This record gives sequence, C-alpha cells and structure tokens, in this order.
Amino acid sequence: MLRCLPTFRARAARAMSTTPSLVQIEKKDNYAIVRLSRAPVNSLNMELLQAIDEAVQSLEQDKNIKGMILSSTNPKIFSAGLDITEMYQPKTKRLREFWRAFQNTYLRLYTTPLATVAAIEGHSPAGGCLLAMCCDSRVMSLGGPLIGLNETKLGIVAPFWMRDVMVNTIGHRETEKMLGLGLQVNALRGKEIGLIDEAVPVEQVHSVAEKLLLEWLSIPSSARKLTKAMMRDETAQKLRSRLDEDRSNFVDFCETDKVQSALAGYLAALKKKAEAKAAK
Ligand SMILES: CCCCCCCCCCC/C=C/C(=O)SCCNC(=O)CCNC(=O)[C@H](O)C(C)(C)COP(=O)(O)OP(=O)(O)OC[C@H]1O[C@@H](n2cnc3c(N)ncnc32)[C@H](O)[C@@H]1OP(=O)(O)O
Repeated sequence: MLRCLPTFRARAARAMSTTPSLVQIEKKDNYAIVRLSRAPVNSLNMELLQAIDEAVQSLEQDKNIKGMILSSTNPKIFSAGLDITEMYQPKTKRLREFWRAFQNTYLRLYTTPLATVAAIEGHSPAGGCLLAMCCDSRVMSLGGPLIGLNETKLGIVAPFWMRDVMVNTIGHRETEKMLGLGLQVNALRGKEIGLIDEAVPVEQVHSVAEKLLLEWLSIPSSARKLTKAMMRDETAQKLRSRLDEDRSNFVDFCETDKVQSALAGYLAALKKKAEAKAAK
C-alpha cells in the first residue's frame, strides 16, 4: 500500500498538469479568491458553470472561509458571458443541462451566505455581468472594459431572473434602458447608475475588492447573512418555483430558426473580428 502511494501521487500530479482547472481557488486568511480560468475569454460553457457552482459550494463548506472575491485569470476579460457555441445548433439534452447549470450557478452565487465581491478588470458582457451582479459589491477598472446585459443586440432575450437581478441592482428604469437597448457601459457610467460600486485603475482593482470584502466581513456574521437572505431569497425563490418551466422556455426559444440564425450571424461576426485582429 505504502509502495503504491508515490505512483498514485505521480498519477494525480500528471492528471493535474494535463487537465487545467477551469476555476482557480486561492485561499487567504478568512476568504478566497476565485479566478475564472477558461481561455481565451471565460465564456461560460456547462463545465465552467458547474466548476463555479462547485467552487462556491466548497468554500461555503469550509468553516475558515467567510467570503470570496470573484475574478479572472485574464485581466482583459472577466467573462464573455454564456458560451454561444452551447446555444448554436445544440443537442436538446445538452442544452437543457447547460441551462440547468446556469440556473444552479446563479442561484448558488446570488444566495450564498459568503460575502462576495466581483473584481472586474476586463469586459463583462451578458452572463459575465450576471455573475458580477450576483456579488454583494463590484469593483471595476477604469478605461476600456464594458459591462452590461447586451442580449437584445444578439437577437436573444435575457430570462426574467437576469432582469430581476439587474432591477434589484440598478432599479427599474435604468434596467429598462440597459436591457432593452442591450447597453454596455464603462466603469464610470456603471458607478453613476449603481451597477459598479468602485471604479478604479486596473492595478487597484484587487486591493479595493479586498477592502470592500473586509467591510462586509466586519459586520456580525449572522446579521449579515440573514439580511442578505432577506434581500435576495424572494428573487431566487421566483426562479426556484419555475425551474422546469424556465428550462423548457429556454430550450424552445433557443431552438427556433430566428434565434439560431441570430446566433449564427453573431458567431460569424465574432470570428471575423478575431481573424482581423490576428491578421494585424
Ligand atoms: C421568452 C424568453 C425565454 C428565455 C430564453 C432565454 C434566451 C437565452 C438568453 C440567454 C442569456 C444570454 C446570456 C449570454 O451571456 S450570451 C453571450 C453574450 N456575450 C457576448 O456578446 C460577448 C461576445 N464576445 C465579445 O464581445 C468579445 O469576444 C470580448 C469583448 C468578450 C473579448 O474580445 P477579444 O477581442 O479579447 O476576443 P475575441 O472577440 O477575439 O474572442 C476570442 C475568441 O473567443 C470567442 N468568443 C468570444 N465570446 C464568446 C462567447 N460568448 N461564446 C463563445 N465564444 C466566444 C471568439 O469567437 C474568438 O474565437 P476564435 O478565436 O475561435 O475566433
């Protein structure tokens, strides 16, 4: 048995070196930094969504950990949102499972008793914006990066629960404009409308995120957690009571010719842009 151990260890080490982790977790004293790590742009496919859900769940179960900073290993991109290739020409079974993973990750992150801060150094469209809005606070870098729910620009419609989280964050009228026009804004504008709590130079994003997290963690823990639940459970419950219906709506909607041709056009435009960039 003892002689088997090095072999087992070597195999485990080899497996770790060949399977890059989609989410990196770095534990500090009483909190963790969770970095999305799916190259090139952290687009949220089913496996990444599941990895985020599992990461948050494992931190919830660690009695030393009270909070987390959600971040990215790519300083240019927080997350490109849902992986469009999951929705384009899909297999129905995978599509349902993909949406289930998205629902689960949203519910986990939005209602986690951990204190959460999003450290947004780079772009954060659509599903990326949702992940950030699920956190208790958001810090974003000044300059180029944009954040927002741009679904309408792709010819698709965000589900009611993405809308609800935005309404809870920036209010009804700003959501009406952001969502209807598919707007993305920079950190300064984000701060004006309450989408972003702190807009800072990129090199300060992490230190300010830590400062905000420590502020949440300075509140007596049970009072903080109960208040978070009081503020968020009603919104989460709305989806929990309609999980199957929401999944079916998504699958039916996604499989329509209209949505498929909108996604085809959008993917082609992304590809063309990437090719032009590579040719430079
Ligand atoms: C009745 C109603 C019922 C409810 C029904 C619900 C309907 C569904 C609604 C679901 C909600 C949707 C949420 C979403 O998140 S949709 C995704 C939206 N995301 C985007 O629009 C972002 C697209 N990407 C970009 O804008 C840029 O890539 C970005 C700014 C993020 C980065 O730019 P950069 O120049 O650095 O990188 P490239 O553009 O060159 O991209 C590199 C490669 O990555 C590919 N890519 C980018 N984004 C995605 C993506 N979201 N999914 C898949 N792939 C993506 C891109 O094509 C490049 O690939 P190649 O290198 O292979 O060319």
